Amino acid sequence: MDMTARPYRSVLYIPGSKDRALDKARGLPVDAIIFDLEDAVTPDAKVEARATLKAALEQGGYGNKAKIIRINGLDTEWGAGDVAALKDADCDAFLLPKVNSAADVQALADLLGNGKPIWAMMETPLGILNALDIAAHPQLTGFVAGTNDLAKELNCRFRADRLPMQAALQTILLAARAYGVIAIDGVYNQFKDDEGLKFECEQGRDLGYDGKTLIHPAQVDVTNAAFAPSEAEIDLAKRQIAALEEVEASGQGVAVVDGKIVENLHVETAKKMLAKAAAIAELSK
Ligand SMILES: CC(C)(COP(=O)(O)OP(=O)(O)OC[C@H]1O[C@@H](n2cnc3c(N)ncnc32)[C@H](O)[C@@H]1OP(=O)(O)O)[C@@H](O)C(=O)NCCC(=O)NCCSC(=O)C[C@H](O)C(=O)O
Ligand SMILES: [Mg+2]
Repeated sequence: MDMTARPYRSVLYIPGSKDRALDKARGLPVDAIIFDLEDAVTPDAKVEARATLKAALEQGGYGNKAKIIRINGLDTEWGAGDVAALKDADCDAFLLPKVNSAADVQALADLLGNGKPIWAMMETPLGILNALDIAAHPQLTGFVAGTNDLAKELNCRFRADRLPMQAALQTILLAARAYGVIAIDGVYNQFKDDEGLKFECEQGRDLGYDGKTLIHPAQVDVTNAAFAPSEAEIDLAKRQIAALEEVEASGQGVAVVDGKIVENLHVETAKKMLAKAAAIAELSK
């Protein structure tokens, strides 16, 4: 499946060192997995995690989920070794943490040497301020908001409405959309709080994000539902398309549905929504 057309509603982090979680993820209905070698793996387990992850990927069983490997930063003692060990692994992209500039992306591209897609963690003030340059890198296809690191760097408080994060979240999204890059929202840390998760998912979707990163299987269903077109949205999209076709047949360019105007641009959005619903249905086969 084309990486940019596929759904990315739920993107689950799995510690690359944990066999049980690596196995469990095979059966979870997530759209994508981030196999993590960075923060989810303790320093003393990092070297061994490469072999554990490599074996899990060789064994396979992850179906049509997108597979993304998050390596350690290239400025750490593990980054280059992660790339050497896994650059030929069966995955769809490599995710680089704490990206500050397009040069960081290029450094990974040079080490990989195989043209594999690269995703960037957007979680430092410099990274956010350089988002447009980073998004423009030819090998860059995905952004992941790192809201925990961002909160740490900004010295801001966690709030349910994420007010202190809005400038960064919108900058990430703007840069992503300017260059056709996938944009995935940050994690919700209270993994047993479904209501709070739902609220944050809705906010991410309202902003325009493609999906959300998750830390626990209990977060999958809420997230998949929040980032999928609802029945009501699908119904409205179909009615908008039909209404514009009808008025166009009589030489007009504007229809009215549920008291709101519908023009060609709304129909483009409606068609995109139907295509997304179809892609989700295809993925869950
Ligand atoms: C948060 C956890 C440590 C909780 O683990 P645990 O106590 O083991 O949870 P449960 O007992 O409820 O687990 C039930 C079963 O589910 C499996 N499991 C748990 N988590 C995952 C997972 N992420 N993927 C796959 N499977 C998972 C358990 O193995 C149990 O399975 P079974 O026994 O067979 O029933 C734990 O969830 C966890 O470690 N989560 C991942 C944390 C993580 O990845 N952190 C790093 C990413 S977040 C980040 O870095 C964001 C960013 O960079 C930023 O700055 O914001
Ligand atoms: Mg982080």
